[in-house]
Parts: sequence; C-alpha cells; structure tokens
Amino acid sequence: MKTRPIFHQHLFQHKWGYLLGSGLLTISLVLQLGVPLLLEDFTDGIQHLSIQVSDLWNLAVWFIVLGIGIFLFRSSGRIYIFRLSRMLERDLRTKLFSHWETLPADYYQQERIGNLMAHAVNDVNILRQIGMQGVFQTVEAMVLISITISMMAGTIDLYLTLLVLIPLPGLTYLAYRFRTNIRMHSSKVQEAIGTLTSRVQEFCTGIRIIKTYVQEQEEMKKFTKENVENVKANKRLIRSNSLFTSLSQGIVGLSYLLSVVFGSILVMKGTITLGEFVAFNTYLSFLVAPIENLGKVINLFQQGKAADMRLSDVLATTPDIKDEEGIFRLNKFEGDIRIQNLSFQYKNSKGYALRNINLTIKKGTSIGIVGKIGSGKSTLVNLLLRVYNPPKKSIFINNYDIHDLPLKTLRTSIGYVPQTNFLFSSTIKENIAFDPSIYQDKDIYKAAKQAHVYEDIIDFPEGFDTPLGERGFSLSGGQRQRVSIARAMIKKSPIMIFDDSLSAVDAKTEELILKTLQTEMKGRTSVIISHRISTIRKADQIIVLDEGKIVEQGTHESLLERNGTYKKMFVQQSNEFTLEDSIPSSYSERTVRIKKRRG
Ligand SMILES: Nc1ncnc2c1ncn2[C@@H]1O[C@H](COP(=O)(O)OP(=O)(O)OP(=O)(O)O)[C@@H](O)[C@H]1O
Repeated sequence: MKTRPIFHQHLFQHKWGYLLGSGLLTISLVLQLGVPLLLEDFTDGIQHLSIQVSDLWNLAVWFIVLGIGIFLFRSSGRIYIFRLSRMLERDLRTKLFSHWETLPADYYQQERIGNLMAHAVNDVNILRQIGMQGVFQTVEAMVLISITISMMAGTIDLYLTLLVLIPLPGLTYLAYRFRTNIRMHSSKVQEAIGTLTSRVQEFCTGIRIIKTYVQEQEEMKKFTKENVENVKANKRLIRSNSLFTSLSQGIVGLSYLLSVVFGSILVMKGTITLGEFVAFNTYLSFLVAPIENLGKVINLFQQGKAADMRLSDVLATTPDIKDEEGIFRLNKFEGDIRIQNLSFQYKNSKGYALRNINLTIKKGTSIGIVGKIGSGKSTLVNLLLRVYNPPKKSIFINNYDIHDLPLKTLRTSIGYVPQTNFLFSSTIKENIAFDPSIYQDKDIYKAAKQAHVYEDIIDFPEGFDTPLGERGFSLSGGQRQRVSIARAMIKKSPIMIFDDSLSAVDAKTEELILKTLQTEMKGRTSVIISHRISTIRKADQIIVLDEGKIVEQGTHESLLERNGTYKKMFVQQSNEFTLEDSIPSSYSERTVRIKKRRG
C-alpha cells in the first residue's frame, strides 16, 4: 500500500494550525497593502496643496497603527507556522531514531554512516524548511501577488500593470535555476571545509606517527592542496551568488524603468494621478520579493519531494530481526544452551561462516572457543544474541528456540563483552552502568573491581565521574577492555559472553580477572572466545573452530592429548612465550603459568 508523503501527513495532521498561521499572515499582508493607499491620498493632497497639519498627524497615526498591526499579525503567523515545522523536525528525528533502533546490525554494514547522517540532518532539515519558508513564502506570494496585481490593474492602470509585469517571471526563473547552482556550490564549500577539518583533526591525533615517520612535509602538501580546493570552491560560490544578484537586480531595474517611464507619461497625460503613480511603484516594490521567492519555493518543494521519498524509504525498511508471532513472554531464563545442526551464511557472502555446529553448554558451565582468524567464533555468539538471525530450530536456550523468546529478554539475559570495546562520550560510571539511576554506586564499584579496573579508575582526576572523550580515547586499550567487562558484569546475567575480551591486558591481569570470573560465574554460563589458550584453558569444555566447523572438542587436557590443532596452537603459543614454570611433559597439569616475554 502506498503511503502518503511524510510532509502531506504532517500538513494534514496540523491543518488547523497551518490555516490559523496562514490566516494571521494574510491579515498582515492585507494591512501592508494599506500603505500605498495612504501614500496615494497623501501625495495627491500635496499636489493639490490641500494637506493640513492635522492630516500629517493622521497619516503618522495610521502608519503607526498599520505598522503595529503588520508586526503583530506577521510575527504571530510566523511563530505559529515555524513552531509547527519545528514539531515536524522533532517528531521526524525521533521517529527515524526509534526506527533505526529496531533495525539489525547488518543494515548498518550495508548503509554508509554518512548516508544515515544525511537523512537525519539534511533530509529532515529540508522538510522543516518546507514547513517554514515553504509554507510561509507560498502563502505570502499567493496573497501578495494576487491582491497587489488586482490593486495595480483594477485601481490604477491595467496596461501599465501588464507592461511592468513582463520582466518579473524572469526573476522566478532565475531564482529557480540559480538556487540549484548555488546549493551545489555551497555543498562543495561545506565538503571542502569538512575535508580540511578532518585533515587537521587527523593531524592532531596522528601527530606522533607523523613526527616519528618524518611526514611533516607530506602532510603540509596534502593540507595545501585541500586548502586551495577550499578557496576554489568558495570562489565558484561567490561567482554564482554575484551573477544571480546582478541578473535579478537587472530584471527588477527593468521593471522599475518601465514603471517610471510609462507611469510618468500617464501622469503627464493625466490618465493617472501623481498619488496613483507613487502607489503603483510602492505596489511594485511589494511584488519583487514574493515573485523571486516563488522560484526558491518551487526549488525547495522539488528538493523536499526527493527528501520525503528518501525518508519514506528508510522508514519503510522492515527489521528482519524482531519479536515473532506467538513468542513465549518470558522475562528471564537460565543458561542452558543447545545448538543443533547450525549452519549460517551471511547475506552477500558466498561461503558458509558456520557449518553444522552441534553443541551443548549446560547451565553453570563454561566453554572456551578458539580458532584461527575468520573461523566463525564471533559469528557464533552474534547468532546467540540474535544480532544476526540464525535458522529456526538451531539455537535453543532452556529448550526454547531463541526465535520464540522475546528479544529483550534474550539480550538482557546475556552479558556480552564484544571484541571492539566501544565506549560512549560520557563518564566512566555511565559507561559501566548505562543508566546509573538503576544501579547503586556500590554495584558499579563492585563490577569495576571484578574487572580489575577499579584501582585504575580511582586514580583518574574525577574517579568514576571522569568524562571519556570520543570512543574513550583517554583510556588505554587494556583499561577500555576492562571497563567493557565491568559493563557486562554489572548485569549479573545468567549467560556471559567474552569475545576476545582479554587480548589487551597483560598476562598477570588476565589471570587475576579469570580467577575473579571463576568465582563470580558460579551457577552462570560463560562463553569465552580467545586466541590465547591461557584464557580458555580452564573452561569446562573447549571447541576449536576451523572454517566454520568444530574440528576438535574436549577439555584442555584431552585436547592436548589428541595431538591435533589445539595442541599445535598450544605449542606454538608456548614457543612465543617464556614459561614461568616449565610445561609438564604430560600436559596434564592444569595450571600452566605463562608470562609474556619482555622486550
Ligand atoms: N557481516 C558480515 N558479512 C559477511 N561476512 C562476514 C560478516 N562478518 C563476518 N563475516 C565472515 O564470516 C567469517 C567468520 O567471521 P568471524 O568474525 O565470525 O570470525 P572470527 O573467528 O570471530 O574471527 P576473529 O578471530 O578475527 O575475530 C569470516 O570469513 C568473515 O569474513
């Protein structure tokens, strides 16, 4: 079913508001048309020397009354209309954002962030402008042009009116054509400024690399090139703007020339009075802006139509990961996981990321997942969280197919520490608790202690209230990882997933964290992905993934005894490290302490 364009829906929803705003504006425009009438009478009075001092006072009072009336009605009409379009902007952004929240992760991989930003900023702005300038200037043009021309032709002179109107449509055409041109050049200027800004930003953040690789001159060359581009873009904009202004002034000038020359002839012939001549030119001055605005408005409506279609398309995207019909309304569950014949292929991908996975993870146990880069480890946990949709009847939690569980329950019941530790530009406290009002400070401190980041945080100038910059750049890689772990720990979920979450911490801290996890995770299920055997060796079961398949499965000891991929990895990693304690020949000892070789 075809839906109505977004702007039409808004206009329809607020039709009375827009009518009221337009009505107020119309009153102010009608009052404005009283000015030429007053001038006409006054000029004729001067010409006939019939003006008294009291007439001067009267004129002044009328001007003031009209001025106040025009001001009051125009500004209230404007406020009314503009307020409605600000509501459109607010509601549309909220709608867009809440719609985006429903869309799955792969939507964001297919769409470029820049496009999404353009929808949220530019497209919404265009629709707002239609609600503001578009409606305001259309009403103004329709009312002013129709009444003014009627007054000029009906009360002064039809032929003179037709004559002065001849050049004016050129103004509409020019505004229409040049607006596209000027807009294109303006966006090029914006782009050039954006590029320059990014260059400076990159320079500031990458200053150490630039200096150590002696790249100052190269950077200077790049900057100079982009700076020149910026100047060129500005020159093109200035040229376009100046040409438009000069041509418009030429057209308006031509109209006035016709009015003055032929109007004076009519005055001299006695066809019109001097007062009517003055009023005629005042009417003409009222026409210029609305006729020019018509061109801009036509252009704006065209842009609006395109923006409306783009936004409607975005809003029409249906999430393919959502609560399905007939789900069990569970609020919580325990951590029994069963994976059955799970194979998975990403959209637009030729091969399978996972093939025929069968796995049982009992409540309260831990599983370690190892495997080469790209072997499917993260895919497996992403499917568990339904970040991507697994095939039906392939993943069960507490014997429920995860498709039959509410998404919210599924995700709140799983504490997840992702591979990339994204931190928000807020305080450390907010990064751990998201909403600190839900948790008490002691819960936040406890989670930080469990992640072994507490001591680091209290050393920061503002402790847990230290604000983090974009992506938390003020923290080290290891600190960021541990803040992410604390964020997952505070949830106390029955299932915890750690996706390569200890890669940036040193061996000693890793061991401390693992020890704490062992105690904290009692009764809960944990899934630990790692490239380092030291991280997963104590897990109740370990699987080795290779090209999406489970190639080995067992405990640390049983896998070492198999002499397969796991053992190869273990030996390889052991060679890369200096062993603090020697590796027992049978590999049966559970605690092998590995310390990264210094230097
Ligand atoms: N969103 C995606 N779209 C298409 N293919 C993907 C996507 N994400 C991962 N893949 C592919 O799926 C396979 C498994 O990737 P996955 O990220 O699960 O591996 P991994 O074992 O976690 O790797 P790493 O150790 O580097 O984290 C890889 O071939 C990868 O290129």
